[in-house]
Amino acid sequence: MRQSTLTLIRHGQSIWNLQNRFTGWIDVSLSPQGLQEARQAGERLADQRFDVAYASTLIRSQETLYEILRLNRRCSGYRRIHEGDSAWYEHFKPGPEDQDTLLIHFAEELNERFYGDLQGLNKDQARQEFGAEQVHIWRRSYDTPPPNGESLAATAARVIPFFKDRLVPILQEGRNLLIAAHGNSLRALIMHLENMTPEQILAYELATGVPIQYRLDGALNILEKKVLD
Ligand SMILES: O=C(O)[C@@H](CO)OP(=O)(O)O
Repeated sequence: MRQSTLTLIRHGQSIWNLQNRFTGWIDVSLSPQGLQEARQAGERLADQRFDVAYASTLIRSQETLYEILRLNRRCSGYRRIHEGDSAWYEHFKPGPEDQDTLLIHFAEELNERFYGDLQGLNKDQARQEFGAEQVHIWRRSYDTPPPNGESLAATAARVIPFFKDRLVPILQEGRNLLIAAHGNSLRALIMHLENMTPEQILAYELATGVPIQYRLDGALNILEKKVLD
């Protein structure tokens, strides 16, 4: 059976991470530190070969992916799938060796958990307004959604089917997949991959801009996991 690698990265620090605000689907860019984190990740991954790359539709994940691919030495060409008029990928320079084109997809299914009415609120102010316990339940319970938003269970209900339908076939072909996404959408994915319980995944905090790399067999069993910090 063909082996593959799956590399996951939470976007670098965003401006609203820095300001400690609930972000969800608000389209906020990386902070200067976040850009630096993305570049460091790019340096760590510079000699690795990726065949397919995914980001969410949110700019902070795309900026992170952009920095990683810009620094990668193993691809000769990049093509965004379903592209509109974006000049997003045109800055890439051809690498010296490989002839294959890296395919880039943006997928809404990988977006951050939709935080509903909390989006834009400062997390400390939310604790003052609603109480620390309530805010903790909204942030880290599995199936209690924030007001008008998605729980982690609801996020998993879109991330995991997308992974099974669209991403598993890529991995089973032995292709190496890179995904730049978000704290909670990646939690949902990691819970599925590592067969974790909701309690285990809720205790799992992902650092911004740190790649997690799995080597998988054709049945998607994990042969090796590395955190590239
Ligand atoms: O604000 C958000 O969208 C997320 C990730 O930054 O926050 P939390 O860690 O509270 O789920």
